[in-house]
Amino acid sequence: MALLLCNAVAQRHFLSSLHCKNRRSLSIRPAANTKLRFSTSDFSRSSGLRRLCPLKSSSINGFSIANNGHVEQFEGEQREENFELHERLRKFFEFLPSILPGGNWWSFSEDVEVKYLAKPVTLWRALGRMWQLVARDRWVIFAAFSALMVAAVSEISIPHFLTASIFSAQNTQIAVFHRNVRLLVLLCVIAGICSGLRGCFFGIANMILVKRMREALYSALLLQDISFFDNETVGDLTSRLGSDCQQVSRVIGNDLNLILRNAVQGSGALIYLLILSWPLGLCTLIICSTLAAVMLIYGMYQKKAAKLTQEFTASANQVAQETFSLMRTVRIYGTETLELERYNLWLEKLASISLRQSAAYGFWNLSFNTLYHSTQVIAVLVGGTFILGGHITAEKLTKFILYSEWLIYSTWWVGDNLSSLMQSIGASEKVFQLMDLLPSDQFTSKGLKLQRLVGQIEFVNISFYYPSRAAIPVLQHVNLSVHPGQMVAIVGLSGSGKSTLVNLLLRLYEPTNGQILIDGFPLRELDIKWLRERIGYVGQEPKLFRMDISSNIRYGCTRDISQKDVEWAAKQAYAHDFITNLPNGYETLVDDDLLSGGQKQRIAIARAILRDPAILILDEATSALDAESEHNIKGVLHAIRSDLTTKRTVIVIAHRLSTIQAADRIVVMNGGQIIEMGSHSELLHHDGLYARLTRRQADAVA
Ligand SMILES: Nc1ncnc2c1ncn2[C@@H]1O[C@H](COP(=O)(O)OP(=O)(O)OP(=O)(O)O)[C@@H](O)[C@H]1O
Repeated sequence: MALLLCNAVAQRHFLSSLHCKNRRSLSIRPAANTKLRFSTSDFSRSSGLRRLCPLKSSSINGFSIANNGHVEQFEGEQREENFELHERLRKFFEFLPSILPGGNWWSFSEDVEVKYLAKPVTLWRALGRMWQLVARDRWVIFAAFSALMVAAVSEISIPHFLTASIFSAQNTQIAVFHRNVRLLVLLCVIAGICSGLRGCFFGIANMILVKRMREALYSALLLQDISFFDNETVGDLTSRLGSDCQQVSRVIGNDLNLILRNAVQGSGALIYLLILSWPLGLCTLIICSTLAAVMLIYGMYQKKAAKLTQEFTASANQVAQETFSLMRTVRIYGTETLELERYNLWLEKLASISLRQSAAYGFWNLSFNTLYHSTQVIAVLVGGTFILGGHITAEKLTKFILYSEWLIYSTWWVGDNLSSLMQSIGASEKVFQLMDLLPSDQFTSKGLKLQRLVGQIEFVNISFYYPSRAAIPVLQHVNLSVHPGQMVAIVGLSGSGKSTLVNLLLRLYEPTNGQILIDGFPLRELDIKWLRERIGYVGQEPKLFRMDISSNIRYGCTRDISQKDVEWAAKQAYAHDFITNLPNGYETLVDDDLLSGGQKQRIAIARAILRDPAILILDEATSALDAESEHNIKGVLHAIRSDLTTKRTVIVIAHRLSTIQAADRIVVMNGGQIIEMGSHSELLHHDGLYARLTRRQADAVA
């Protein structure tokens, strides 16, 4: 590293001197159309590089030469370079102790913000959790272990019969030789078959583990309160489901499988070595114990590194996901470089972790190689002395060397796979933490199902703040009654809490104070699924799923629906015409980007109408519609309200006040409070905020 650093500095030094020369030649500029002739008097001071540099500012045959200042500049540059070299060397020597084992370069603490870290999971707890997930199919695990045991014992017996065959042939013991070779062939066949079965069964167990883990995680996430999603990012959650689960997937199929195989074989080899010669066996055991200690430290380090890698990968994914989903905005504002930098920030953090992991791997390999070769040297040294003393035979020593190699390699494999296991366990921490989240009590408590929903809504003294912004009250002491069949419009300035009121009615959040009554029953006591099935909702920015239009309109409707019903709803929402003009009509595959805002809103309105809701909520549903469609939708609203068979309560949040003039009641909100309430004419007469907003919009149209 020191050499590299010095090389880099030397290279820079050389390049900058070239640069200086180039600049000197460039400083000679033709002042007129004259020939260039230098006289020696123009160059004084004859020492070193300075000989090449002109000293005085002069004009030679019409060429102006910047000289004296240039030399000073050159000297200055040289001083700067020397200083830089010293600085670099100083920094390097300061840095040197930090990269020694135990130095702070190895510590990850600076790279982590505490909030990213999940609670540590111990190895046994993580394995216990994984066992719970695969326990239903425990036969696969048992089959895998049985195959592993048979394969491991067969494999570990091979060197014994191999050596015995060679030495029996050398001693011309033909019968023993044939028996040993037959056993050798049998062991090879058994080891081959069982290894295959072991790999296959562990692979199946792995697949089961990952599938169940993703299932459990996904269902735990789906059942969280909406406020949970206010704090978590999509990129982060998808990263947990994707790469984290994939990383954990290595645990059974790869890590445990190989650890167990090598542990069995290593133990077999050790027992055999101790039987062969206990002093030699003990020497090997000491070396292996040292290796195991190094391995343990290395494994812990890798676990920590893996945890951080997962966190940073999730953050990088989050940036990429956000950028891709806002690609149009990025393109229009030309922020590609900025986004790349944002992504690069996380890539650099990942690279820094990876660098330390590679360095740690280097140390680990160094220890292994040193210890491995010491076993060989000790075996030859001590074993050779034993042979010379007539204590053991050459056959025994050969077996000893073969088995001690086996033992040390098994220890190495166990170490390598243990560190991989630690990485997987590190990756599993956040996954388990998310899996342990309790589902929202909306899914656990059984609520009341009324015979029918009439549509009486009462907000009684409602106050609310979002859990993610506990200090800012969004609604304060809101009291509002909506009678069945009434159409109530909510208007107000942006951010006044209109959508929040609807969010509480849909029970996406719970009020901080007060309560909401539906048909006289507290909202909390009603079966929320039952209630939501009877509410039609069109949001501010309707989103479509990547499926055909017909399925998008049917989405979430629990009634039996025919294609005719779908088309009826589409006609009511004035969506039928544009749908039939699409290449595949109702079968056209759409997603959120393929339709205009107005078209998406009409599909969302059709979706809401199809549910035949007792309560219909339109949150600025007309904001993206053209004037004609808006007029049509006003007609739909009117039709829905005057449908005598089903009385619907309609709540409309609108910025375009022209759409809600016919509402039974208009509620005006400001700063989370209701400040005015009445019919259109009453509010105009009152001459408050509503009248002001109406005048402003009329002026804007004029
Ligand atoms: N999920 C959320 N977490 C935290 N604060 C929120 C959340 N949603 C909205 N807010 C805040 O609550 C306040 C009221 O928002 P709300 O969406 O209810 O206003 P609005 O009247 O519907 O506005 P607009 O007409 O612009 O849609 C705003 O200050 C907003 O920043």
